Amino acid sequence: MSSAAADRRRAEAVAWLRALLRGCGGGGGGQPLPPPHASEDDLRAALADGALLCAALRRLGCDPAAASNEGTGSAAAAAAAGEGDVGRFLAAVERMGLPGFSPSDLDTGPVSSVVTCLLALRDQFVSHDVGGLSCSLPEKVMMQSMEFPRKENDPGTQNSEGRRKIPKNPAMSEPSSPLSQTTLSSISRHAGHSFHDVFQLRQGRYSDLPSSKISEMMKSTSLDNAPTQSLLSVVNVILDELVETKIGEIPYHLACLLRKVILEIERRISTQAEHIRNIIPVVIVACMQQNNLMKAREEKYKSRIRVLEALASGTSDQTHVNSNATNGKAHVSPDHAVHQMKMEKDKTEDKKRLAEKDVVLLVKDKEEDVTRLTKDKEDMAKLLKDKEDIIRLMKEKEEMVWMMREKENMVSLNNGRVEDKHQLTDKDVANSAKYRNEIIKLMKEKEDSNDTIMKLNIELEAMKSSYEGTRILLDSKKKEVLQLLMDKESIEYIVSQLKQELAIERSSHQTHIQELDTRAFQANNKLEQRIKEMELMLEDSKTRVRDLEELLESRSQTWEQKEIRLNQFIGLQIQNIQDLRLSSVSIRHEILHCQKRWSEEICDLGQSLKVLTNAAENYHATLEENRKLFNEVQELKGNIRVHCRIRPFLPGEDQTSTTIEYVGDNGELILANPAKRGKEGHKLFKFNKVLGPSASQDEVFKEIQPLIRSVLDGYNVCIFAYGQTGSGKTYTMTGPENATEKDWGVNYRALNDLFHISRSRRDTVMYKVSVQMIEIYNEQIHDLLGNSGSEKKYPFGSQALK
Ligand SMILES: Nc1ncnc2c1ncn2[C@@H]1O[C@H](COP(=O)(O)OP(=O)(O)OP(=O)(O)O)[C@@H](O)[C@H]1O
Repeated sequence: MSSAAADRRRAEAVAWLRALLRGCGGGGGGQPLPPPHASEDDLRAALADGALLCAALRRLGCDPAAASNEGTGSAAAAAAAGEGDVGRFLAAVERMGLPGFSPSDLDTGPVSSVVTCLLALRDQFVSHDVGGLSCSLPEKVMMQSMEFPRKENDPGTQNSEGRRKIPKNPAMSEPSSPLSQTTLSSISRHAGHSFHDVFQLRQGRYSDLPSSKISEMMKSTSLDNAPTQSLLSVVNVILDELVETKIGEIPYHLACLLRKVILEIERRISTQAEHIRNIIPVVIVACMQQNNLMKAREEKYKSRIRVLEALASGTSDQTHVNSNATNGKAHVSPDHAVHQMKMEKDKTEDKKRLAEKDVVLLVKDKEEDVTRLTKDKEDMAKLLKDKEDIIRLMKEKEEMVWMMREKENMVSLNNGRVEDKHQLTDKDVANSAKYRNEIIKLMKEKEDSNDTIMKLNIELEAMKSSYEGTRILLDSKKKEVLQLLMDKESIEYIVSQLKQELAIERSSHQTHIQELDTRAFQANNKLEQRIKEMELMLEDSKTRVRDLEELLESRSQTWEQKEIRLNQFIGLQIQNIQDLRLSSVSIRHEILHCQKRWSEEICDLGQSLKVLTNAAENYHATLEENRKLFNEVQELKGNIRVHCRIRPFLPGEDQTSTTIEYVGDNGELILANPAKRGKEGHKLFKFNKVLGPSASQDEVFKEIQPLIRSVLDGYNVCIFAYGQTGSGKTYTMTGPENATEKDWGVNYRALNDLFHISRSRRDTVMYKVSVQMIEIYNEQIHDLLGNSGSEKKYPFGSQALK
């Protein structure tokens, strides 16, 4: 047997036990009932002491203690099973011929044997509770011998062990059990066919039936199993016969039959009332269980939705991770990235399959819920129909009682008339009194029935109110179911959206995987190419390594040679150092010798310096004398000297029209005058020096340069140029425009000499140089550097030419 089937059977047994014992406060002794969804351990714990088992037997009308003492076999079984409630229960079960179990099964053994025992007990008692009558165990055992007509191939009447199984009582079964009132009514209908055939289809009168036949019918089970409608019809027909025949007496067997039928009807009404009374708490329990079931379903749906949301977020995260992995693939090798993506794809597909399974489970759960709700609705509709049947029966009974009263009145009237018209015999009188007593008894019974009917009416009102409550509860449940259906639709919508997202995600994943495959293929190609390149590079590297090894070998040989040379060099250097040390010692000696010699020379130099000092002391005197002699030479040359400079022809001048005929080295100049002849035509001039057109600026300055020294010796010197316009005065004194050092005129050269000599004499003489520039024009002297106009005219105030 699968674990699911075992769980279902255990749940059936627990539900039956709970429904059976709930009315008497659990186990009757305060023992807690097993929870609705009890596990094996829960069931063992609840049944371990056997109190609940014995309470169940007592609830079913069987006293376990009495049962265990009834026979030696049972007592022996109880002794074998052990003392206590468990032993008593097992003995009672064995006496009933039901499968038992070992007491150790309630400790650690398999609980399936206990469940089988409970279900067999339930089937045993439910099978004899047809009609809802809770009879005692002896009655039930007696009823065991009665066999209802059954179809041999009816699958609902066979259990797994091949034993004939009788349909369950709805009061004892689960709310959603397939066994319901339909089965009950069908059995009643089926069982009542013989009675119906006898009492409805016969053409004759009941009064014509022999008493032996009626007694046989009453003894049989046909009356018990006949439909209520048939019984009522029987009563009506008998009463009609009595009225129609206007007989003064009711045959005894008919009266017995009437009584029996009325008793049967009353029994059925009380049975129905009891059944309804029993079924209401079961319906409430069923509603509560349904409510719990709905809540559990709702929680389940919510958890499934959470799982789906988690899956959806997981998928988006996965996508994010995939994209990150794709973005970061530059850092991962392509093979590794492809492998990782395949693993992620497998994971995503697994999650998708799980989500689809969840969706299928949700849909299945929803269908089961809908099926259960439909069954519950059908059960409720049947209960309502039963209620209506009961009301109708009660109305019919009332009518029947009323009719019976009418008939009795009519019978009494007939009897009175017969008494007046005929002279009755004593036997008739005695019979009449007997029948009257019977009728009075029947009337009393009828009144009792009326009281019972009143009570039933009150109970029916109470049941109506409880039905109203149940109906309201059912309406609320219906609303909850509608809400659940709406939730289910929203969940289906979410699931469809998730499916769409999954499809989109799947397509994007497939695209991504294709891209990755393409990239992987490209990467593989690149890698292969790269591997080939690397192999070539490796070959090159090996070749280079070989070359390098050879080079290293040669280098090492070279270095060894160099090392040898270096060692030789170092040896030489050490030798040189030793030589140098010797040299330094000799050089030191030599330096000492030089120092000695230098000191001697310095002593000699001191002697010479003294001589030189004496000579220097005479130097100034000699210099003064030299200056004096120099200036005397200058004076001898003449304080006033006149030099003549002949400028060359300018461009555009006629070079043939020169008047210069002779230039002498001693300052002679002969000019020709073409206008005059003879001696007059030639004129001789005498200067200190005549400089020709080819004379340079330096040659001109050389003639006057000694005068500059005289200025620094304290003599007054004046140098000026004289000549007609354009004769070259400015050129000679200043030089041409933008002149180079070569073309400098007398002024520049004289000042240059002046500062040069003054610098050479700065150790002995400090000179102060000042400049004054004047213009003599139209016999007016103007100071060209003066600021005020008054100082421009000679004499220039306090300053005088030095
Ligand atoms: N020795 C020389 N060699 C070449 N060119 C010269 C020489 N002397 C004068 N000249 C040129 O002759 C022209 C007249 O000279 P410069 O201006 O010096 O005459 P000047 O006597 O100063 O005239 P002024 O009295 O009108 O100022 C100038 O163009 C000058 O360059």
